[in-house]
Amino acid sequence: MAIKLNDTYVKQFIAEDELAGMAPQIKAAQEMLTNRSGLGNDFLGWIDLPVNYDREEFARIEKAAEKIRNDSDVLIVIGIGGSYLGARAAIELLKSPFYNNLKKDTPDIYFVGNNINPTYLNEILSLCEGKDVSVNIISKSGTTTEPALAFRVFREFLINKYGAEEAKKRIYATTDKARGTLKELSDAEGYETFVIPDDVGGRFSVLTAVGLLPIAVSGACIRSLMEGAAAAREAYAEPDLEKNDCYKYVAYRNALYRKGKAIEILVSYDPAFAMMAEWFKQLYGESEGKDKKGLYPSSAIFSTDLHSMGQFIQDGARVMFETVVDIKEPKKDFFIKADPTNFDGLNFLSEKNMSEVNRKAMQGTILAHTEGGVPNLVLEMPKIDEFELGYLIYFFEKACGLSGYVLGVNPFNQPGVESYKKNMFALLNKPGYEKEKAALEAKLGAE
Ligand SMILES: O=P(O)(O)OC[C@H]1O[C@H](O)[C@H](O)[C@@H](O)[C@@H]1O
Repeated sequence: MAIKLNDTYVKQFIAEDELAGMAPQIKAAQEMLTNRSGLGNDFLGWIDLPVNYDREEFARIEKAAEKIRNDSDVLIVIGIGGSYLGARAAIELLKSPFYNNLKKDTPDIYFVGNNINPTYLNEILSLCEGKDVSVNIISKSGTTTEPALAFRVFREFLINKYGAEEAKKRIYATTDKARGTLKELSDAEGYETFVIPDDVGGRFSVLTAVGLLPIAVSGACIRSLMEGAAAAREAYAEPDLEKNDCYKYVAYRNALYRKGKAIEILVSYDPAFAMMAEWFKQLYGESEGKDKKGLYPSSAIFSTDLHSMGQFIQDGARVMFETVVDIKEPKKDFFIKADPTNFDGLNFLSEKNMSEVNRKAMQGTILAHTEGGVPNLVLEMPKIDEFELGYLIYFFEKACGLSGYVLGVNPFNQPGVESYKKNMFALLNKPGYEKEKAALEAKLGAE
């Protein structure tokens, strides 16, 4: 069993011949990926990663994870964007959003360096007091400000606690194999390092050491994760659009986009999926949102958000479609007992598993939203485990690469991200940015 696309609720919006009409474009996009002839073709390492990864490094990741599990109460994972989202998403989905609060024999895992908020940093520092701590600093470029700043703080924390020599043994650096400040520092200090391959961009890097080390520390099986991705890689090599759910997803979302559905809402009925949606949003947002084009990726957790955004989705501007990730089997079900007095009038829900109630909520919502003019694609995921997650990750990555080519953009760059950085550096007097500073300050006026 694996991920399946159910297109029942999109058919009233996209006719069969419209879908078939997309086939040549998908085929062309697929050829661009296979022949490595499209834009950004030096960033296609993710395609074969599930079968073509460094086995020696993989074994070192497992060993490092074991050491961290044995000598640490807390693992601090420092990174932002693609160097953050995948690991956190996988741990929350596979383990729990409450992972840190659960009784367990694996370390607590905190993610820092994904913002510049001082309160957040202070709180996590205080959670480390009196604990044995290891640090995994992750940055492909090795120069991103947010993680670099957090690393400065946690490196000092480790040195103060353990002394310079022991601190070095508790720092694991995941970065470029040759370039960047982090690589230079790691070599000088002798940190254990892991490599983000040159041809794998940040947002496609969850199945490299970037995601694998923190995920392995949480106790999840990274071998099954890779096996799931490898199975998806094989399944989605199928050239026939009709038989390839990944191609179908690309075809539908692009057909919908061309009909004015410029927003895709990734929906789940499991709150543990919330960070997966954040991972999805970076993957698609940075890949497609450029040249003044692209679907805007957003997300919702239902039924929670049916009580907030539900109104808009049902009845507001008709600019969106939904991709519902339907997880067929919850990790733990809950049986609702009957109450002899039926004091709350809820006995109509009793003698049922809660998953059944959640499923009816999903079915009811899909019908209501499609009735309201919102196309729904349903991605059926049999259950939550490492294999299925690896499969899902590959599904979204492949669909993303193809979709970018169908849209006519380079899915593997992110030039737009630099603008805020330039302004921030100029305003902070970073050497080299002197010229821009005065003009920016004039625009801001007196603060
Ligand atoms: O891994 P790093 O080089 O630190 O990059 C972290 C993130 O920040 C950048 O600004 C990019 O927009 C992201 O694609 C990237 O994932």
